[in-house]
Amino acid sequence: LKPRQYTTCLPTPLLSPPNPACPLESDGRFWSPTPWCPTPSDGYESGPPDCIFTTPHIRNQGLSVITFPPLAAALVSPALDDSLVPPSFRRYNSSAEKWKIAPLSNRGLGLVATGSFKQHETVMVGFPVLIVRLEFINGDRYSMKNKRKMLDVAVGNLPEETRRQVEGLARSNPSNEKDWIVDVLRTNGFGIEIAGEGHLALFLEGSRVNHNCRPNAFWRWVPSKLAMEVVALRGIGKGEEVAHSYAPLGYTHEQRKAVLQPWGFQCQCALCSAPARERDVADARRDRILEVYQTLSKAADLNSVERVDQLVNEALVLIEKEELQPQLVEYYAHFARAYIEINELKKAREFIQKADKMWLLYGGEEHENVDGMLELWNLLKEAELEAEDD
Ligand SMILES: C[S@@+](CC[C@H](N)C(=O)[O-])C[C@H]1O[C@@H](n2cnc3c(N)ncnc32)[C@H](O)[C@@H]1O
Repeated sequence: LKPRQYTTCLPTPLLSPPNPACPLESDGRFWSPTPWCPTPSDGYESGPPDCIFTTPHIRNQGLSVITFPPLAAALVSPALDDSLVPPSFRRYNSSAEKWKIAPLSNRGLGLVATGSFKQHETVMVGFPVLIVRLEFINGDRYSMKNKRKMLDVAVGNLPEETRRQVEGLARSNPSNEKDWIVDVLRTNGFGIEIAGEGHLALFLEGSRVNHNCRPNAFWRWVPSKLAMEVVALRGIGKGEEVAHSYAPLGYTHEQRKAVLQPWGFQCQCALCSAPARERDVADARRDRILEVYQTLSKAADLNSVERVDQLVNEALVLIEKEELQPQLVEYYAHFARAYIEINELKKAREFIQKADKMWLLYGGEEHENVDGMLELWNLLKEAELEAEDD
């Protein structure tokens, strides 16, 4: 690997609008040691190199990032400014935390509530210690050997205690398994976006949260704080395990098995361990929810307010029974579109308002679907104007 000290400004094609600041001149003092930018194997012309950036003290644990320089520059402020992070996002009082990481039967360590949580209460806030551009891992700009070397440097730059904890996430002894860190990232990394580019983020405690096909929690990414929140989906009692779903919600047993396969474990959650008859009931409901969704996509063909009402109510009941509430984000918007199609604009408006609320709850204040919601409001506005003209 040829190190390349990266000191000149790059074009910033990945940021929109382009970041006017020269990436390393503006944040060179922030990263330590000096960022290291090995030349990709297929030559520098094909775009900026991925560089290793480390800030060893941030959030008391340090952070290493492997990404393009403009994207690292985009992280520096405000996300990585500790003084701009509100108290609720600082781990300033660990005795206030109502959780612990504890061993569980069949699934290693996991997150356990040591107090009770109300529905939608934040259970845990976590900050990443390693962020790696997804295409750096999955693409072939760098050979496997060079990827390994760069990841080793990124982890090696972290403070000793953090490094030890990252190594503790490995399934086998890191000294015997050369690709351990790639495996840790693939099995524990959370997908996040930085300026629209996919990255994998590794959290020390967040990585211990197990999967459940009928989860009692979900996770929410807060880009401006560079934080992950684990939020209670329903009330959670003291002593209960807190788990979220690694798979998209609403899948049937077989679909979940296929999606979970890359994680390399057999799901032991209550739903997967339930008698086949019980699982079949859940599968049938999940299939039916999807069927209703598809039928509502052609609401104009139904041409009946009663029929649309019936289908909407049926889906709502099934979603509740299957505890798939986060799916309402999408379903409320879908119901609104169906009502617009059949000119039931009052009902459409109610569902758009509900979808807006759901996005804030499940996607957070900084959710990415602002444009999607705006489009829906505009669709309604057009329909309302047309209705006035008639
Ligand atoms: C992201 S880690 C979660 C923390 C892990 N239990 C530990 O001890 O570090 C994912 C791993 O946890 C285990 N796991 C998570 N959810 C599980 C489940 N529902 N059933 C069985 N194993 C599970 C699997 O070994 C999986 O590869």
